[in-house]
Amino acid sequence: MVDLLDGKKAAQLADQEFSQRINDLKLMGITPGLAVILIGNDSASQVYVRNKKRRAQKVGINYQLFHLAENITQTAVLQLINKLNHDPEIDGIMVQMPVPPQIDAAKVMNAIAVDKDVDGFSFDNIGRLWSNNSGNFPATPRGIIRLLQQYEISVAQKHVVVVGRSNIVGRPMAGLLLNADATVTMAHSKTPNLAALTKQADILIVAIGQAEFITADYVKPQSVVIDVGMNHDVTGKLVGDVDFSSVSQVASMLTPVPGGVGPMTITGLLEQVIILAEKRA
Ligand SMILES: Nc1nc(=O)c2c([nH]1)NC[C@@H]1CN(c3ccc(C(=O)N[C@@H](CCC(=O)O)C(=O)O)cc3)C=[N+]21
Repeated sequence: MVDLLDGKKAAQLADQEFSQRINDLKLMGITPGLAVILIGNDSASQVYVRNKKRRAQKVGINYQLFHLAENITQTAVLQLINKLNHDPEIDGIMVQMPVPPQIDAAKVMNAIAVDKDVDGFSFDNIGRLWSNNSGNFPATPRGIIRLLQQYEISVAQKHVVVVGRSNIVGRPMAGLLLNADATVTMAHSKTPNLAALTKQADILIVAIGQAEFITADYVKPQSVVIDVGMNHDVTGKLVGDVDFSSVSQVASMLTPVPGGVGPMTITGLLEQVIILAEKRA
């Protein structure tokens, strides 16, 4: 029988720790501040942003949402970021992805002050990650590392295969794993004979963006499988990149979707905001 890596439960545990840390900060007159910039009306983004707000407020973070119109100019976005960069109440700033086509995502990311770039998407923070220096690192990979820690699954000495090379998941995931002494293989949609490679993984992390793509024949028996996917199947149901029913016959541990990596992504974000506020103390 497969054991679930329960992200919802792990996130609740983390929230208890965060509430305590924020209480300690408040005794010193510090309230962690998070500014979320949401541009337009992407329906998935609205769900994620709503979940972030609920969790942030639950642990005592000052959460500020800036919901901008779909047709906002880049200049206006840069002006808002500049204002938030200088706001002493704000520890972290993030721009929810994806952004509309008139907005240059890289430009916007790099306009956020490096120390307030809570998503770690700026070139500075990417460089810090890949040179194993301290910095701000992306929420989803942070959350996955924390989920593994909470289940006492060590990545050191393990062969971890990451499927997917996005800037927000695959690449930073590989960097954090390397820094934690894992042996990392990166694969993606154009990797030939993908199953032969993924079958060698002690830990398989899948962020490829294709519904139920990873079936049992991609998975090494008794391995740990982390599903980062968020797709809607033909009936509209939320499914991951991993075929849960077949892979649960082979793997020893597996994350569900929903209730796996999603809640831990928010955990990764909240943790990074709190770390930044603790630097003010
Ligand atoms: N700048 C930026 N930073 C991000 O961290 C970022 C982003 N842009 N754009 C999109 C992705 C995706 N993401 C999720 C957050 C919460 C859930 C989440 O709460 N999931 C729940 C419920 C999902 C549902 O019901 O649809 C679950 O898996 O159980 C999922 C995905 C953050 N991202």
